[in-house]
Amino acid sequence: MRWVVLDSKEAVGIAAADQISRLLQEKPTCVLGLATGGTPLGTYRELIRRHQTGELEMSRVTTFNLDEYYGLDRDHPQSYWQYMQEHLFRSLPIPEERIHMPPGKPEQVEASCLEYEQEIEQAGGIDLQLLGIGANGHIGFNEPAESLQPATHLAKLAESTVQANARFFASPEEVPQYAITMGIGTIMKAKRIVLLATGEAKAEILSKLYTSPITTRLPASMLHMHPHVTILADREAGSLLPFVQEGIPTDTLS
Ligand SMILES: O=P(O)(O)OC[C@H]1O[C@](O)(CO)[C@@H](O)[C@@H]1O
Repeated sequence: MRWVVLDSKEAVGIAAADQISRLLQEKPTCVLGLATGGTPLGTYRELIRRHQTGELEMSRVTTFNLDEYYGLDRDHPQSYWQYMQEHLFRSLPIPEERIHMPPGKPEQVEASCLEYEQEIEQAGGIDLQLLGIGANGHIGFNEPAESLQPATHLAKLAESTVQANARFFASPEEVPQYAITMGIGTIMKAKRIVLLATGEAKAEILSKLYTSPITTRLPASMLHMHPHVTILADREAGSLLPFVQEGIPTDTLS
């Protein structure tokens, strides 16, 4: 796991966009795994800026999103489909048939989850998966539990996640209790993973992740087993990391 602590959340967005840009140069038809939530917004802004200035060509990529609330129609203002349209897709020339989101209202949940896994496989697997991290250590909606699901599945949100995501809804009662999410195995199959963490609210979980043994009680700790993970944190999220506290310079991105 490569840990990089940068000065600001803007720098995190730029560094993540750099990782994606580099991959796009190597492989213009790459498959990106995308995340929602507050954290990747800076990355998406930077990708759009690069597209608008002609620095980045994204018309040949394929995308798969990590998760979608269960029970929300696509056109619900808080669906992750809407989030992705608003913050990324409507500003980029990616053809709709190459954009994939777990269905929010599938008629048959198990069959839809299986189909999502098959679509990822048919696309050749995910080249780079962008992740955020929940304050409880979740990745996607894989919440801390006694066991974790390997593949895309219907997941119950932890109460703390419902509370954390209530900021996007009119009231906590409106936050869906379930979501369809890639499983830990789906995430671990990505060739590279870039996990972003910004703000003070993520400082504690990042320091736990740094020293944590691999445990289903901290789902992000599974990433310790992945060979190509980069953690990009801003100064606030990285503030409790032991090497930052000891003043040891962090890795720099080449
Ligand atoms: O970036 P935020 O809003 O802190 O959310 C953290 C993570 O939790 C989720 O909301 C659940 O998957 C992700 O979308 C996000 O990566």
